[in-house]
Amino acid sequence: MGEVDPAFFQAPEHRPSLQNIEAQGIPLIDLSIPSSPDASLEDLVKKIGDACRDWGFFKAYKNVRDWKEVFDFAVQNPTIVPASYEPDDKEVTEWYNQWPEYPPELRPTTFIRLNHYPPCPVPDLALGVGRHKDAVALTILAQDDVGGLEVKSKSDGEWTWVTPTPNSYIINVGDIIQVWSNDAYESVEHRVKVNPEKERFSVPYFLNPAHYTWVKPLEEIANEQNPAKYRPYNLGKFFVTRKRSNFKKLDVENIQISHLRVSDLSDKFEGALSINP
Ligand SMILES: O=C(O)CCC(=O)C(=O)O
Ligand SMILES: [Fe+2]
Repeated sequence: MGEVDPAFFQAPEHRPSLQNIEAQGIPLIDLSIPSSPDASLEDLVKKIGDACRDWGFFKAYKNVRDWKEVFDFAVQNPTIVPASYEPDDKEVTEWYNQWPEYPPELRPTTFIRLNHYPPCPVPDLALGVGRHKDAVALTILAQDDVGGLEVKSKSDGEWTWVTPTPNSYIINVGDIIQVWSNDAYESVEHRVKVNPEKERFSVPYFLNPAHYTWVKPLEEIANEQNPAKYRPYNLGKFFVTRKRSNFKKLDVENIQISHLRVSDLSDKFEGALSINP
């Protein structure tokens, strides 16, 4: 292992502690659908709802054979996304991808990433992935037994270590569910620590609706008592705007859902995303 380029060092306030504070509270939920009685299914739904509200994360356990239903890949037509961020440009481009058969609404822009974290001699200075929120609907993460994922606890703001559990996946709420639920479920910040001796592999699977979807708080959730906290945004244009990533020249951070809050809508982003459907 050679010298580490200081460009990889985190700013002092974002450097990780070498101690792992374990996230005792992150629930491990058995997702095997109870065949009967119905009440058990309600119980399962409640457990998932509570975990999404309290942590934005949970570990999903399922009998190994059953995971086939979740990761049943089928190679189909390419993913269609807008060719540019210009609101009036209707041209689209094709990304080749793989997606699950179920649920069909989430097929078009769902994608997978393969992460490899080599051993790193400065685990107190560098991170494998810096703090971020997932800009997707939902993430299902497979990981080996090395560990590295830390989640920012909603209760005390501490970075908490997610111990790998065999035969389970980590599921987390992304930005789109935060908007759909009008903030009932938050997309929570997370990051990845590196290990000085061991390499690590992880495979996040990002579920998304189609690029032409206008994302906004669901009608059955937002109402007069709970007014919509976000303006509708076009998902494809949002992604392409983020990828373009040149908001630096406007001296603002890259676009985030927080910029689409009704109270915090910046003119710069309004133009870029064509907020009104
Ligand atoms: O590798 C991990 O544990 C998480 C990776 C991650 O957060 C991401 O790729 O968005
Ligand atoms: Fe992530």
